Amino acid sequence: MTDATTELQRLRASIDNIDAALVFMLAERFRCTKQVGELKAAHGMPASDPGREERQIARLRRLAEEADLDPEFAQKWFGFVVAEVIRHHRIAAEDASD
Ligand SMILES: O=C(O)C(=O)C[C@]1(C(=O)O)C=C[C@@H](O)C=C1
Repeated sequence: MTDATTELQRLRASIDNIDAALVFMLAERFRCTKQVGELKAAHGMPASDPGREERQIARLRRLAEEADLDPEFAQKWFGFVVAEVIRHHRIAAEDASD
């Protein structure tokens, strides 16, 4: 095996671990937002909270800059996840009103 192939394998082993950690962290986040959705549905609270999103985006952009991660990417990632959370919250609200 060439040095490059060995190095690629080593890096991919780290990528595999990081991807697994991301999946577990996302699963935990959705477990938590499921409870938020149920709480909001039970109390007639709106699915989305634009003020909270705005504050979280500002915070995440700051953290991304500190971590040398593109803040635009951090914001896109957050927007993508929150859109799915809101979709789940709306379904929870519909189910609660049935
Ligand atoms: O904090 C809330 O109120 C949530 O519903 C969670 C969450 C999020 O996933 O971060 C999702 C939707 C809201 O617009 C804001 C934040």
